Amino acid sequence: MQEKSTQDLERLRDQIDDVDQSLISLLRRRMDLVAQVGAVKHKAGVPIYAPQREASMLAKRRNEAQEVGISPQLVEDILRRLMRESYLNEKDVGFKQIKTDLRPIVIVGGHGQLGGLFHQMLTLSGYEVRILDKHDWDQAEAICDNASMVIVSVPISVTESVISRLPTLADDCILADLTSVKSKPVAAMLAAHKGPVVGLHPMFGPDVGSLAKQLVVVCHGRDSDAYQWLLEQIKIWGARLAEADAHQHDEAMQLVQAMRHFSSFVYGYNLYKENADLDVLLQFSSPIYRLELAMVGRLFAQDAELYTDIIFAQEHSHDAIADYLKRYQEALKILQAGDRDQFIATFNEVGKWFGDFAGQFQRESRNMLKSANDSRQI
Ligand SMILES: NC(=O)C1=CN([C@@H]2O[C@H](COP(=O)(O)OP(=O)(O)OC[C@H]3O[C@@H](n4cnc5c(N)ncnc54)[C@H](O)[C@@H]3O)[C@@H](O)[C@H]2O)C=CC1
Ligand SMILES: O=C(O)C(=O)Cc1ccc(O)cc1
Repeated sequence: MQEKSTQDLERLRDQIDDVDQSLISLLRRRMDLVAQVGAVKHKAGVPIYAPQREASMLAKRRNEAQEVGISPQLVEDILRRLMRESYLNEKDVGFKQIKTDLRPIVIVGGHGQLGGLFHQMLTLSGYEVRILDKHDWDQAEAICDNASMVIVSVPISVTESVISRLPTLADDCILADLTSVKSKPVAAMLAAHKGPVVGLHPMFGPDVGSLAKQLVVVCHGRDSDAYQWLLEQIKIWGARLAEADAHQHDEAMQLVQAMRHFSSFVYGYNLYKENADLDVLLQFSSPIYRLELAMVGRLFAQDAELYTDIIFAQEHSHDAIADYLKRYQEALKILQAGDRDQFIATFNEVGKWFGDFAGQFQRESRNMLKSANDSRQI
């Protein structure tokens, strides 16, 4: 490159560095302001996630971006990323305690992943939390004595037996659980306890960082007025609640969880059996394949017992998985017969069935693919 061009480039790069440094100062200022908002929200007991404020703020910024010739999507992406950071930081100021004057809360399995997360959230909100874990049963009476709420968060395979083993709880004590399946645990809680009962299913793992925008499914058991405060508290943490009948929930989980994890399991098992070279696959991956590998690899980074239990928990899941295998075989037959037309016809039939959702999923996945591509290192 000519000397003049090199100098020009250097000068422009210096200016970009200056702008980036100003951006860092602005980000610091924004984060300080957001922290003050967090403190005010905490005092007032306002949920950390305010969907309407978020939507109207984004709409305004998108318009302003457009006016000065910046991509509205770029500005939205940056702001969403900043808001995610703010939700994480809002944990540091704690959360408003919805129910004061509450007796202690016991988390059975509180040393585990999800129990640990709820322990943290409840403690941050000012509640006194005790733990009853697997080696504490000789002190179970003392730990549960005078409890206002007992939350069961133990592996699915022992949930019902743990519930039936609980000491007699006060009539006004709330009995809740966080299990990934709901019918059997809710029935076991109703049988074991006379007082308020609620089944909860947090639809997220313990590594979410913040509960903002996460979903918790609520299956009412008994005396919902008594645990309304708990649902309000979860909303203060930023989560959305979805009410469902326990059976309806479990039915949906056959596809959302059991089938999903089973097919990821088989996918990973196949890569292992084929002794696939993951480095090479990553090197040649399209963004969608990278996402697929991330989803499958993520499964194997987690607890084998949790996912085995989710897959094994409901007998009906076996039928859903067997049906899936049948479809696989049908599709394989079309492939082996070399029936290209049939394959295309089936493809279009399924596409038609997806209807507007297909376009919606394509738009949603576009951003994920861009992130997957951003994080490409090799
Ligand atoms: N980890 C996750 O991503 C999610 C888990 N869940 C549900 O949360 C529950 C707990 O799952 P994780 O926290 O992942 O499991 P985990 O294995 O991390 O924790 C389970 C805890 O229960 C304790 N425990 C085991 N047997 C016990 C017994 N007999 N008495 C008392 N404590 C006992 C363990 O020592 C451990 O501390 C499960 O029902 C699971 O379905 C729900 C949504 C997400
Ligand atoms: O983090 C992941 O990959 C999960 O799949 C988390 C998860 C695990 C179990 C549940 O019942 C709900 C959510």
